[in-house]
Amino acid sequence: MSTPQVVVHRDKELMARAAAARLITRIVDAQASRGAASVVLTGGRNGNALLAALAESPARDAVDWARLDVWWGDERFLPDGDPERNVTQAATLLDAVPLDPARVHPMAASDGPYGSDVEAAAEAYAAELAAAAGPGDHGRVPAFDVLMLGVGPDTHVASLFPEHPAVRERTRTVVGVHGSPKPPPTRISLTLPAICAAHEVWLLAAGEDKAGAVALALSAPGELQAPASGARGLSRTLWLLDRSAATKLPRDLYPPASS
Ligand SMILES: O=C1O[C@H](COP(=O)(O)O)[C@@H](O)[C@H](O)[C@H]1O
Repeated sequence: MSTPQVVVHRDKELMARAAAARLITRIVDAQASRGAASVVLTGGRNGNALLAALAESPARDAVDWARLDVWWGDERFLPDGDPERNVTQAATLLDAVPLDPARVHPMAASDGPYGSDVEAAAEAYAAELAAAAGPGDHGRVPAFDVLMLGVGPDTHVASLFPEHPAVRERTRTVVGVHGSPKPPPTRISLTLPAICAAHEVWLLAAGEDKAGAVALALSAPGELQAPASGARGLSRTLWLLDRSAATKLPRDLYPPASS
C-alpha cells in the first residue's frame, strides 16, 4: 500500500479543475497502455464539483469515453431518480459524454430489482464487481485505475463512518449500511478491502469544515476512528485539498510547493 501524498490548491474551484485535468490524463494514459480504463466516482460536494469541471473541460475530448468503466464507491439507498442519489447528481458528466451504457455501473435503487433489501442490492454489486475482475486483478474487484473519495467532516469516506460496522468489514467487498449518521440512513458502500484494491485512491476535501478531518486522518489514528486514513491505493494515495481544508495539517505534512 502507498504512503499518502498531499497536494494543496488555492481554492475549491481550482482544486476541482486541477483534479479533472489530472483525471483526464490518468484515463488517457490507461487507455493508451491497456485500451480501456476504469474509475470509481464519489458523491458529495467535491466529487460533484470535479465531475462538473470534467464535463466542462475542452480536454475531455482526449478521453475515449466508450472505453471507460464507471463504478461508484457508495450510494444513498433511495428511489431511482431521487436528487440525493449519487448517480443522479453525476448526471452533469454522464449526460455530457458518450459513455457506453453497458460500462456504467450504478448501485441499485431502493425501488429497483431488490426492492428495499439493501443487503441483496449490496451482494448484487459485489457480484457485478467480481464478474468484471480479470485474472490479473488478484481479487474480487477490478484493480480500478482511479478511485475517488470525498472526505466527510467526520472523516467518513464512501459510506464508511467512524466506528460503524461497515468500516470493520474485512471479507465482503460491498455492504449495506444501516443507521448512517448522515442522511439518508440506508446506504450501499464499497468496503476498505475493495477500496484498497485500486491502483490510485484520490481523497478530495475542500472547505474549512473539512480541516479537522483532514488533519486527523493524515495523523493516522486508525481507520475505525478515521475511515479516510484506511483508504490507500496500491500504487498511489493522493489527498487533493484546497487551502481551507489544509489549515490544520501538521507542518511536516504540508507539501513544500502548493498552488
Ligand atoms: O454522503 C456522502 O458524503 C461524502 C462526502 O460529502 P461532502 O459533501 O461532505 O463532500 C461522499 O464522499 C459520499 O460519497 C457521499 O455518499
